[in-house]
Amino acid sequence: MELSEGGVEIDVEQPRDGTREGSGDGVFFNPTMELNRDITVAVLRAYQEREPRVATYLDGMAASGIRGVRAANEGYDVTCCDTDSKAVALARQNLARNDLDGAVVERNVNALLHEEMFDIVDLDPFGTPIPFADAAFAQTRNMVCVTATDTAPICGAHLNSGKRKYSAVPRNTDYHPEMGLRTLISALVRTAARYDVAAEPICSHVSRHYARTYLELDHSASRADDLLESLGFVHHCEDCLAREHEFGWYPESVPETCPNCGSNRVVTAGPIWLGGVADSEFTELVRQQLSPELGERKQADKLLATVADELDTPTHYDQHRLCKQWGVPANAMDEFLDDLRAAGYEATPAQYSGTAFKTDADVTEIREAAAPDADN
Ligand SMILES: C[S@@+](CC[C@H](N)C(=O)[O-])C[C@H]1O[C@@H](n2cnc3c(N)ncnc32)[C@H](O)[C@@H]1O
Ligand SMILES: [Zn+2]
Repeated sequence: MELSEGGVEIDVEQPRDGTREGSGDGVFFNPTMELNRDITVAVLRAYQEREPRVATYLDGMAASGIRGVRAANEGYDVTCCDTDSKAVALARQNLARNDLDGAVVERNVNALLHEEMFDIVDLDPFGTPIPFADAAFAQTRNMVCVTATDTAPICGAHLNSGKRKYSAVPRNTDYHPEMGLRTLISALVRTAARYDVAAEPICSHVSRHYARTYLELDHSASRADDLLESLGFVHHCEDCLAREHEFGWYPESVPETCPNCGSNRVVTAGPIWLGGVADSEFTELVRQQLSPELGERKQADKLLATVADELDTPTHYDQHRLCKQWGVPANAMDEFLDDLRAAGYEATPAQYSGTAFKTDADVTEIREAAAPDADN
């Protein structure tokens, strides 16, 4: 079937939704990833404005070629790569359908990357991107864009798989989507550092089905060393939801009991990325690139506005979860955040859900400043 997305015409086979990726016959196409692809186009535009010399873009796992076609439509010099001969034929057809030039190769992206360098490399695999990360960081000049759809391993729900794939211990907490994103970024930053490359996240977002991050590269060993200092550990109390973090390669001060409530149900996650997941200024530039032909423009704008404003704390809280914990009915988020600010704390919504927020207050301070009355 034919469809149009972001101003290009694309032939796809039977679309599959986010829950069926990796299964079924035919070349993969997921219509619900349009938001992800619209943001990619806006990032490519914003990045080219900032770095006018970037030209080459590798769509490393092309499937129908939709990302590559859309990047070519933005003036990038595109290569689409896929191991599946049917995908390669479809990607070629889709470039031609839009009168766009571009190379299409039937290769393992790791093999291709061992032969050629690109300015921007986009990894959009089924599941974990880790098997492709080494080649990407070794062979990319400016930016690596990464999607991970293995949300259960990265957030700690499938702990052993998370440990194996990401060389970290992710923990399943009430902020699990952020845990997933920070586990992913940690592994990517460490992988890039192996090549003396600093890979700094300049924009990131998550959904129920994936985490997506854009890492700008600086080919400097000392900058890579600097970035590694943003790795560390979170100690999380499963009873009162208090959490602390510490920077470093290994945890030095693991609490045996929770300093807040005395519970012995404290878990430690790490090494995860404790730094910012986005550069606010760049994310605002990306927002400005959300033009009317992008079908998910409104949702993308809302999401990126939240990402740009979000406080750089390593974990977020969920207002409903806290109110449940305290045995009080939840009030409106705006009112809750205003109460925190009135008490002198910083507080912002967070991208992870409609009830997610970030603050520099701890759980006790949040309760004192903002817990609604029980008879609200
Ligand atoms: C999730 S789909 C890509 C979706 C596409 N980027 C989009 O936005 O619609 C993953 C694709 O990766 C391809 N693939 C799997 N292993 C690969 C490898 N080692 N090198 C290149 N492509 C690979 C699969 O054939 C499949 O077409
Ligand atoms: Zn506790």
